[in-house]
Amino acid sequence: MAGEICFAILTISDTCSQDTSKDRSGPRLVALIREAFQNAHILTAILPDEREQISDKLRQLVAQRNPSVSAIITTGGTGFAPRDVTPEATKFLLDKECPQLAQYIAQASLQKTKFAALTRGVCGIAGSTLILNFPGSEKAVTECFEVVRDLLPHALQLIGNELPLVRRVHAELQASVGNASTSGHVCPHQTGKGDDSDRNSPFPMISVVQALEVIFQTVQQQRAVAQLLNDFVAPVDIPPFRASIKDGYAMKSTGFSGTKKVLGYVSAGDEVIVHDLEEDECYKINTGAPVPHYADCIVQVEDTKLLKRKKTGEEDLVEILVEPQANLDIRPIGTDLRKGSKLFPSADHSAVVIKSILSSVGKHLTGVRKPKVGIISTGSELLAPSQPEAKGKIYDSNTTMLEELLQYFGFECAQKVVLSDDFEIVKGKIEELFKSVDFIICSGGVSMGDKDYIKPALQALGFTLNFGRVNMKPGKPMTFASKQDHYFFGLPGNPVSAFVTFHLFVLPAIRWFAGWERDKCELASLPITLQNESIALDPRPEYVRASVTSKNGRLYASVNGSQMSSRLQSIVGADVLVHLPGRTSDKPCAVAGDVYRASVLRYDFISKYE
Ligand SMILES: Nc1nc2c(c(=O)[nH]1)N[C@H]1C(S)=C(S)[C@@H](COP(=O)(O)OP(=O)(O)OC[C@H]3O[C@@H](n4cnc5c(N)ncnc54)[C@H](O)[C@@H]3O)O[C@H]1N2
Ligand code: MOO
Ligand SMILES: [Mg+2]
Repeated sequence: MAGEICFAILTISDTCSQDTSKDRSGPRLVALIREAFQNAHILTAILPDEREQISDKLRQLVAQRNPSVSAIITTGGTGFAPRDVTPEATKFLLDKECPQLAQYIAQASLQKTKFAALTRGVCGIAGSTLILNFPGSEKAVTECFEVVRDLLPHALQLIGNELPLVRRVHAELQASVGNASTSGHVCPHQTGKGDDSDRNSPFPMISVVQALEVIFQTVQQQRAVAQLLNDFVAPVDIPPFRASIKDGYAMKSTGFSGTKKVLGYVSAGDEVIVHDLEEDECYKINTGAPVPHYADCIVQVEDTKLLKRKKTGEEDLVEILVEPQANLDIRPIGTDLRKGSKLFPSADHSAVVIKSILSSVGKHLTGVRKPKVGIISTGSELLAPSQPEAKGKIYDSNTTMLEELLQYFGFECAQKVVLSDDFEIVKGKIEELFKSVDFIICSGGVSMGDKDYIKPALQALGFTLNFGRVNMKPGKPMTFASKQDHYFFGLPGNPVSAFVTFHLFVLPAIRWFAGWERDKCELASLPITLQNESIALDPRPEYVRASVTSKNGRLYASVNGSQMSSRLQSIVGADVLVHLPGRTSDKPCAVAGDVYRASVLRYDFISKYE
């Protein structure tokens, strides 16, 4: 730990302190810091919105030694609500306020949302610790961290006056941003001209978080589903009549137990009987059937005894064994859903939920346009699965995989095409396909080879190449381009790279376009304990495929077999993508017992229970 830079993340929220699983912004900050400062030591804590407790914790962190805490980032409690007291608890401790920094964060946030005007976070220095107050949402902490990320190394240098440490922080930051130009640091991902004089890729290597941010800012959301659903009100009551909850007998509660005459039978689907009935009369009734107008009580069949049948076989007399109670086992009109009330009191993106709720009131969904998606697979080596083997050729797995993935997540492939590695063919097909689709998911041809024509073809078509490299394994040459409302995903051709980048980038983009809430677009993720004895870490953050075992309420991940990006076998039995951090000199291996975040790949993501 000696020499490691130490951060503390404090989540401040009454809700999260009662149920720590609700904390999304704390774990997000940890992930962001891990990505930016790969060997940072990170402390975390969750506190309620209690001024004293927050101040005490801050004071304790500022005073801590071995390791001493270089920066504390708080998330939450910066708003206008009565219990929002984080800035007050922080100010109290500061030796120096840093209002410019707070203002800089606020300005950047205001460009994203006017609601940033409603946060009051402060920044300052206590002892030799920098303290930053961020708002409480996962989105806000992501945005705020992006703003301060490049300033942090220098700020910490100035505060701590610890040059060797800061130099290392700086170097790490540069390595993960992939920008070698500012510090003389030679980064393995350095950019170049990509031509004969400098054969390094001209595309800066951005982080996964940055790439996602670019995607969300570029892809225009169609109508937000949450808003659309919010406008639906129930056109009918459910139930539309007083309905029986039990199979039994409908009667007046003013009568007593004892013998009653059965006047007739009421089944689901019958109209309401409006004739009056006497206190010693009843109707036999089924669950879901309309209760006769003058009855106000159902006695279930188990609490009765049949005394006599008519010659025709129908029931004639029945003994009621319990005292009838008013309203017993009757569902009044509108119990389940009141006419005029909101059909969707909260947003829900499940097609199952949306379609079932709408059909329960005789409606279906209109006003939503599904994204139109085309798939292109490039490679002169590709054979369709139906073709016979041929020399130098391989079977195309990406087309099928991408189409199936789209379907698995509820989207459709409008058109698919396999192209040989030919600049004109690739360029022509992209142009043609974009006449009828919003998205193209392409695989292959995005790296450094002579036949990797995707980036030049997009440039020739006037597309903006929003990014062309991402610091991840697999998926490094991942490319995203856009032109007005057309979006192009250039996934690396290696099948596993295509698989991983689809889940991490394409799916969130398509969901966002389709109107999903930002937080729901990415795959669900959870902390998971590694079971493998030891896995050598790659310099790039790695997304390894793993199967999940549940043991005593805890989830364990096993990474099976080679994780090479060409080896599609690694998706067999893969329940999750475990996010392994990039290798550092302090942490060269991931070992059993380490806890990492994992993205859930499937609904049925637990393979084994022990
Ligand atoms: N000099 C460099 N070479 C490579 C780099 C680099 O940075 N510098 N990056 C490597 C990485 S990482 C990846 S990932 C791949 C990405 O390659 P491309 O996107 O250019 O894809 P291709 O060259 O077309 O194909 C790569 C590989 O994948 C196979 N493939 C392609 N499509 C399919 C398909 N539909 N089904 C099955 N297999 C497919 C293809 O045959 C190749 O073996 O580049 C590295 N190189
Ligand atoms: O990044 Mo590539 O996708 O390793 O194989
Ligand atoms: Mg290539």
